Order: sequence, then C-alpha cells, then structure tokens
Amino acid sequence: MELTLTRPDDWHLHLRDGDLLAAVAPHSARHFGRAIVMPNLRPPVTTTGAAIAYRKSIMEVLPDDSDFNPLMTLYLTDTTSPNEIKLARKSEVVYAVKLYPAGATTNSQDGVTDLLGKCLPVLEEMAEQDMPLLVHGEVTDPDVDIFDREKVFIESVLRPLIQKLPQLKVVMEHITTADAVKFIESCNGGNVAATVTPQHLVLNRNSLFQGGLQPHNYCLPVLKREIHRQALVSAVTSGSKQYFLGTDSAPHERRRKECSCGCAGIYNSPVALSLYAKVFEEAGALDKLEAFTSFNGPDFYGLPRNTSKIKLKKEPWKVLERIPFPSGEIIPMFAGQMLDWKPSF
Ligand SMILES: NC(=O)N[C@@H](CC(=O)O)C(=O)O
Ligand SMILES: [Zn+2]
Ligand SMILES: [Zn+2]
Repeated sequence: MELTLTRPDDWHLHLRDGDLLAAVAPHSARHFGRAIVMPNLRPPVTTTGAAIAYRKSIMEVLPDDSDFNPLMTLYLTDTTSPNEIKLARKSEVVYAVKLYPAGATTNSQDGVTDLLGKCLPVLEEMAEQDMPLLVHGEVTDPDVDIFDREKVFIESVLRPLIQKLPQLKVVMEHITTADAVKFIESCNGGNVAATVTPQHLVLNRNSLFQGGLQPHNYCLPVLKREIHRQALVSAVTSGSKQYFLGTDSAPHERRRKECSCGCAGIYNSPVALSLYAKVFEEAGALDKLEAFTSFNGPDFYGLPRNTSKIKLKKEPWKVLERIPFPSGEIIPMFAGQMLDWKPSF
C-alpha cells in the first residue's frame, strides 16, 4: 500500500545551531516543506535581526537542491517591545512569537515571568498584526505536580488570556492531556489551535521506565497516562481543523541525555511521519491524515498549502541507531527499531 500526501509542514521544530544544526536540518528538509523554527537557542532569538541571521545560518547548511522554507519565531521575554512585533511582521521572515514560561523547559530561563502582568501591550500588538502566540503550556510552580502542570496552566494562564484577547491567534504546542483536548474543543470556532507530537501519540509514561530509566523518551511536557494518549489520538483523528502536525523534534547530544541530569527533548524528525501514519492507520482514519499533516497548519497560519507531494509506502524500514556529527552523536526516537510507513521522495 502507498499513500500520497501533499508535502507536510512541521509547525514546531528545534533546529539548534552550529554542528547540531548541520546534522539535523537535512532530515527535516527532506520530509517537510516548511517548519516553524523554535527560538530557544543560547542566547535566545529575541529580535527580528537575530531571527534573520539564524535563518541565514539554516539556509547555509541545507542541500543545494532543497526548497525547505524555515519560518522563524521570536522568543518572548518580559521586555519584548510592541515595536519589535511591528518589525517582525514587516520582515516576512518571522511568523510567530513563542511563550516559554521562565523555567518551564530547555533554555527557558529568559522566558516570561508574568504573561498578562508584563506582556499585555505586546500581546495586543500581536493581535493587531495577526501574529500568532505559540505556547509552551505548563506552569513552573515547583509545588504543582509535574503531571498536572499543563492542566493548571490552562486554567490559570490560557483561559484568562483568550478571554482578554479573543482576537489573538494562539497555538497550544505539544499538548499532552485530555484536559488540553477539552480546552481546545471549548475554543471551537475561535483562534485557538494545538500541535501534537508523535511521542505523545504513541507513548505513555510507562515508556519512561520500561526495563529501566529511558532517557531518550524524556521530553517536556513529560509523557502522561494512557487515558491522555488515547484522548490525543481521538482528537487528531477526529478530523477537527484545530489540530496540526508539530513534531517538537528536539535533538540533544547523547552525552547530555545519558548523564546524571539529562536534558528534556526527543529527536524524532526521521520517524515522525511514519509514526503519525501508524497512529491514523490504527485508528482507521488514514483518510484524515493529510489534513493533519498538510492542510490544517497552513490554513490556521493563513499561508498557502504546499503543492508538491510525498509518498509513504507501507513497508518495514529500520531507524538509524545513531546520527554522528563532529562533536558527538544523537540517538533518534526508536533508534534501531523497525517501523512501517517508509517516506519516499
Ligand atoms: N520538548 C522538550 O522536551 N524540549 C525542547 C523544549 C520544548 O519544546 O519545551 C528543547 O528545546 O529541547
Ligand atoms: Zn515546549
Ligand atoms: Zn519544543
């Protein structure tokens, strides 16, 4: 069996910089037409000037024949100015602004400490300029259990935000719970959408501890219970236009994952399309796959859909064991395992 899909886009991707960028960008460029590139570098990409420079460094490592288009984002801080949003919109390089609650995830230390208290003028300018806000939706209060941080964020930050600024486009990134699905559905018809990663659709929190601690399955928001995974599968395979593909592919060097305090992030670009296809196939919803991978995202962002196609062949293929690069190696999700649905170009 073979599926032909309009070329997908990845609406949540970490490409990093330096050696790591050169090692991972070609994988995304082969599978995806465009990607929303996350700004959580060190230092973070907080200005349009920095986003333009970062985009240039991505273009430099792509193969000559690649037509991959990186769509850049700005990292929101307590001091981002409304004028920066005007510059971003004019640039035609920046497509969204990313909210990291300070301390919530990898390289979020410069993030926002109090969204409505500190950033309201910027958010108003974003609504005015039709610039989407992308959200890492977890509270950072250490007293809140890590498995509840998304649920608490929805009620304490997201709902007040959309009540205050219903015109603002908001993407809740990498949703992980039935609570998030319920929230997204309650915003039906509004300006609120969500991305869903392959790992949150195929794994539950047991896979963090399967036969021992599994650092390569650790990401944020952390994997949840099976009932939450099932709610995500029902949501994405329902045909709702509010969900679209965002891998959150987040490579870290192997030695930074396999150590006494390992980084959060799963490198899934090589396997993402195969896993999404498996999820839709198992739900009997392969007819809804293309809208999720290729239509709902550009429609939400007000961008044209891609015109070229890719194929997924139902044949077994083996995931690479490791991806070496000059200063280390990356272990991809499902390294060395067999998957169905082989992308072909
Ligand atoms: N998802 C992750 O676990 N990690 C991401 C950051 C993020 O998307 O929260 C990273 O940059 O490594
Ligand atoms: Zn995140
Ligand atoms: Zn991410």
